[in-house]
Amino acid sequence: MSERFQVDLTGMVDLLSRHLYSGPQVYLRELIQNAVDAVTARAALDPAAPVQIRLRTSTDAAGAATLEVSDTGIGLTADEATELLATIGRSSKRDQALGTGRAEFIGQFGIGMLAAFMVAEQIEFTSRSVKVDATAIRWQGRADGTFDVTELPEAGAEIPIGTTVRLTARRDTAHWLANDTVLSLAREYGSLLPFDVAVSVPIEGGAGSGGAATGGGDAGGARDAVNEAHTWRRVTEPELPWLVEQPSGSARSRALTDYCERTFGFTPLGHIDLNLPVAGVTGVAFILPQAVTPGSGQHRVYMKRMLLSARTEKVLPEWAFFVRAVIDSDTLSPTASREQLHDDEILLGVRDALGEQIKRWALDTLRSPSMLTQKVLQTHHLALRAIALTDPDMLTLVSEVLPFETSDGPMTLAAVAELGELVYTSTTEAFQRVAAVARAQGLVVVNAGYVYDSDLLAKLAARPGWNVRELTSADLVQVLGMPGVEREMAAAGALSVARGILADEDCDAILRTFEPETVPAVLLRDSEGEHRRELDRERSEKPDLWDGLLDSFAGEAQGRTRTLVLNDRSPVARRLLAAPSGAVFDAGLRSLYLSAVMLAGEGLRSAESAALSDSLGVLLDAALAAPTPGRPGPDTAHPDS
Ligand SMILES: Nc1ncnc2c1ncn2[C@@H]1O[C@H](COP(=O)(O)OP(=O)(O)OP(=O)(O)O)[C@@H](O)[C@H]1O
Repeated sequence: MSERFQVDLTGMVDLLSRHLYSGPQVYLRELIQNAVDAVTARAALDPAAPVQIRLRTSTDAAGAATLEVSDTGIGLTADEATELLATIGRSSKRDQALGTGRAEFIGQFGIGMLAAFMVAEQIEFTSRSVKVDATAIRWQGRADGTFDVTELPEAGAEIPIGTTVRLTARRDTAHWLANDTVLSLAREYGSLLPFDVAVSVPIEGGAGSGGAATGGGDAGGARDAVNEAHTWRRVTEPELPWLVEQPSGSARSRALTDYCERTFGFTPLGHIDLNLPVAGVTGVAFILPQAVTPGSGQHRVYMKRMLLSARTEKVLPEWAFFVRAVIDSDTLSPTASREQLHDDEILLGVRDALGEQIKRWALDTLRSPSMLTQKVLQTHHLALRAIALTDPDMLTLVSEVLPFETSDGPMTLAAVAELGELVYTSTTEAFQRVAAVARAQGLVVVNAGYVYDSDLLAKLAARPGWNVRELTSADLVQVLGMPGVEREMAAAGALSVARGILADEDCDAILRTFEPETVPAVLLRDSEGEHRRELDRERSEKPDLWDGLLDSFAGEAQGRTRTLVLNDRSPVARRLLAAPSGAVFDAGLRSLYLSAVMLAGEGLRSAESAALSDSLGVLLDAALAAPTPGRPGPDTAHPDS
């Protein structure tokens, strides 16, 4: 004999509340949604039937908090109540043939009612079915998993068609049924429903002030006071805010800005309309006023105008993290928790199509200069770079409109490319090291050290007509002038001493001429360009010119990771190279080396700071000991003292 599965309701509720739903608050979403489905089902049979959903909080005789949700929907017969309410996983809203939820309803899984047990110890349905001659019924379910169904033939005539669901809270969950909580949850989940949904609220000033308090926020048709101290407050807006007709474009922008401020709490830079009729999707994406980190895209998604979640991911592509969208859809399927979207082919299609609309907007808007363009480029350049990585049109746009840092100030990549070749550094540190020297030599170098930039340039490099490559220190060595053989020979001795001193720092030293002459030395990293290979190349190309000179330090400096390039145009560097070796030469060279380290954007380590201080001390002592002609000597009193 086969037996039926048994279900432990407490275990099921625990499972839902801890693992499926984000928290007990969703109980109200499930109740409103059932009421909405019930009125939708009735309207399909009788378009003239009343459509009303009412929520009312109270306290019962035993002092427990209660909530009643009444609808003018399709109602339930005793058999239906027994079958549908007490069978977990049974739903009246599924398409029998397809085995999926029916398009007109929000519910489909047959588990939503259980959510009410997260906050209630007892749930009572009082209902009268729309079916002809149906008897009114009462169904009572308890958290221990027991239920009763009673027919109410006596009271039947007084009970209107529809359903009232009454929840009685447990002592520890009473706050979920408090009037303020119910009002704000009903607004959060239901404000865009195309139905008359109202919550009973106490009239300000309390009992005794009568039904007079029916201010602007109250439901027009629902002003009938519940009693002396309560009135109905409508929580639903008649139309989706982004579909409301406005007298002008600017009036619409203002209204949408207003809506965004109310809903998301920020003033958007602008908005992008989203519209996908084939998938029954409409909405609007608001451009964030501040840059945010990639991957933080969370959007407000409504299913058939009921809030699914205020933090839905995946409805827009990941790169669209610079907008917050509100979307309403008829076709997307929720997961059973009804808090995320089912990652199916429809969602994939919708995500791509909505992403396309955002791209279109960017391509159409950001090409023409305006305040909006400027603000969006400034704030969201990172997002635009991210899109450009996957989209050729956006890559073109980014190369044409987005300013990149170059050694010649901010320039677009297209403008740099027009100069002939686009040379870039792949780290900001490398850029800082070479920018001043490159600028002085008229070499335009792009800083591609920010996120996505190297990848973007690699993509551009693959495009016909683009001549793009990473800067090597060979480029710099090439643009830096040669001091001439005689000068090289004259300085060879000093350079050799310098190399000996810098060997401790794993640094080589060479002599070049470059602008500006105010920079006595720059530091190049071997990893960026491997000047050694360049020197080898030069040596093999011009063996006569270089004679044995290169060999003399090539052997010595083999494998150094950095090179100090001394500037033969700089009077300071020349004076240093002309100085005899000794403590002053040593201190002067170390000072130049350490200022080149700082110029390269590398901070000084504490030992280096100490070395700089020591070197300056040596130089100061030397200067004070050897007075310059015309200046007061060391033992002459300082004029200011
Ligand atoms: N207010 C109501 N009026 C009429 N029938 C109702 C009402 N609330 C619930 N029901 C019936 O109870 C059934 C079970 O409801 P439940 O909320 O558990 O699941 P569902 O809404 O079908 O699916 P989901 O789990 O996706 O919400 C519904 O399919 C519906 O037939």
